Amino acid sequence: MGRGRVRLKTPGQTGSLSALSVLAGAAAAGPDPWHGRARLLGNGAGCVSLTDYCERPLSSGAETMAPPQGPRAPLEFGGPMGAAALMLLLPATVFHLLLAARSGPARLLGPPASLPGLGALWNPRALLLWLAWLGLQTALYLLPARKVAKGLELKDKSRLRYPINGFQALVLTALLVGLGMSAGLPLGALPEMLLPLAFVATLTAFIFSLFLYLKAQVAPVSALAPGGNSGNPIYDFFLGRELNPRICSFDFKYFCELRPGLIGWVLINLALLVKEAELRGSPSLAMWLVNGFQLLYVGDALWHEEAVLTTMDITHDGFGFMLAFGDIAWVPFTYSLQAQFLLHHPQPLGLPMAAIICLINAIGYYIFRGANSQKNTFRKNPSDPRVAGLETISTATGRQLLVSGWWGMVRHPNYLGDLIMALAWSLPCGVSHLLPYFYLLYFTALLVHREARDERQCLQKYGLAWQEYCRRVPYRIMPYIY
Ligand SMILES: NC(=O)C1=CN([C@@H]2O[C@H](COP(=O)(O)OP(=O)(O)OC[C@H]3O[C@@H](n4cnc5c(N)ncnc54)[C@H](OP(=O)(O)O)[C@@H]3O)[C@@H](O)[C@H]2O)C=CC1
Ligand SMILES: CC(C)=CCC[C@@H](C)[C@H]1CC=C2C3=C(CC[C@@]21C)[C@@]1(C)CC[C@H](O)C(C)(C)[C@@H]1CC3
Repeated sequence: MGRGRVRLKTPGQTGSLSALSVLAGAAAAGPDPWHGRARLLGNGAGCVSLTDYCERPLSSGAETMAPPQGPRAPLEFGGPMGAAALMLLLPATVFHLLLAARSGPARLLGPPASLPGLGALWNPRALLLWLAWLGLQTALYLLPARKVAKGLELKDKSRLRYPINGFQALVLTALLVGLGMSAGLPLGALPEMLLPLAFVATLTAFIFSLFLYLKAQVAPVSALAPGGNSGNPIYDFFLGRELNPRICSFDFKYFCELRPGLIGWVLINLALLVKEAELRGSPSLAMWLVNGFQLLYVGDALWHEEAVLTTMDITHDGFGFMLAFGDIAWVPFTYSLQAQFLLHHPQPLGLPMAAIICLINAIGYYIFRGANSQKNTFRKNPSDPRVAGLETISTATGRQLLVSGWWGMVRHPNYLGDLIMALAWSLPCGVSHLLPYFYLLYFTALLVHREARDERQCLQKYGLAWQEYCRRVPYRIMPYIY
């Protein structure tokens, strides 16, 4: 393996930096960061730095097939203890939020007014409804797709194929629900079933994760994820061992990431709106706003479904309890918290304030969509006229990093837009309670943590070029603040 050179294109000059062996490894490895390992430390620009250039010889054919995570690889989320704690804490949080939203004081912190018995959690009708929902979304996933997209190249050089029919699934679900309602389907009864539904969703997540863990025992080594293969069963169960678990062409992770949870979230929101109309004659303005904003977010995700194929969830993380529970239980039951809160705690909202909140959501969406689309367009075709004029940094992998446009403002402009939208989703709930701001608080923590994980991966992928990017764009998410 020879030495690699990283070319750094800066405005008005084109220079090149000598890179050490880890970068040569990165160049040879292409988009797969796991062929070269480096020790990462913080530096003044808020960016991790490369101080130990190579801990082991780089990329050989045999290594590609070796287990991706050695016993000395650093564990995330506090290791097995952290994973075990999260597996208790996350479901407990879902139930706490569901109970708090319907309680009088609606306290985010502190114990709920009353604890539910098993009778309130277990309901066979909820189980049937949940299975019917999963069955419907599976059937819609299997319908012919307008397009079949290819994912990124895997370790064995293959590329998986994914149906692009998520938006079609959303529209067909809406049609079916509309038809059902006109035939007398009591959608307004759904809010009463949220607790038992969350219970069966959580049970499903545990059972499903066990299936995924066992399935990974017989998966080829090349199918395993970079993390989640520490040898500790608790940690690996939590993080997920297999990168893209499939049965035939049915991709479990891709399906769960965008279908039952995300579409379920807007269905729960709609049911809360219908229930509010039943109780108070018409839905409140605040409820309309929350429903509208979140429908836009989910519709956008499904419309740009192909973009999810390049997120770290699909390309890097294994599929285990964290994502399975996150996708099918956490998202629908906690992301609908604002609408749940509004049903039980109606909030007055005047038109001027509503207009300001709409503006905040529009600004957030503009940044979120602009940044995501700019990167996706650039990654698909850097010569596309919409991005061809942007400044870039070349990297040893042959890929380039954008250093102007949205990605020259902060290193994660899409997170900034997402956070601004999160604020707009909570504001219709007023400022009397902290509970509806849970999403904003949790999401800030999630994105700060995610950003740190992504930076580590980018440094491993791009080495000195990433350091140069951090120097040129010093702020991570919020200009001049963070
Ligand atoms: N609502 C929710 O619960 C959640 C929403 N999200 C949203 O999902 C979206 C995707 O997020 P996520 O997958 O975390 O990460 P990003 O979409 O931000 O992707 C990060 C990747 O982008 C590439 N990249 C980084 N900087 C540059 C640059 N300057 N030029 C070109 N490419 C660059 C790198 O990959 P490479 O170079 O390999 O292309 C990097 O690994 C975000 O909008 C986020 O807000 C995320 C988590 C939860
Ligand atoms: C606390 C806990 C259980 C964490 C698990 C995290 C998951 C809830 C999130 C990880 C990444 C996600 C993404 C979306 C939803 C939340 C999870 C699954 C997403 C589908 C939301 C819509 C966006 O437009 C998106 C497609 C970019 C996004 C992808 C990441």
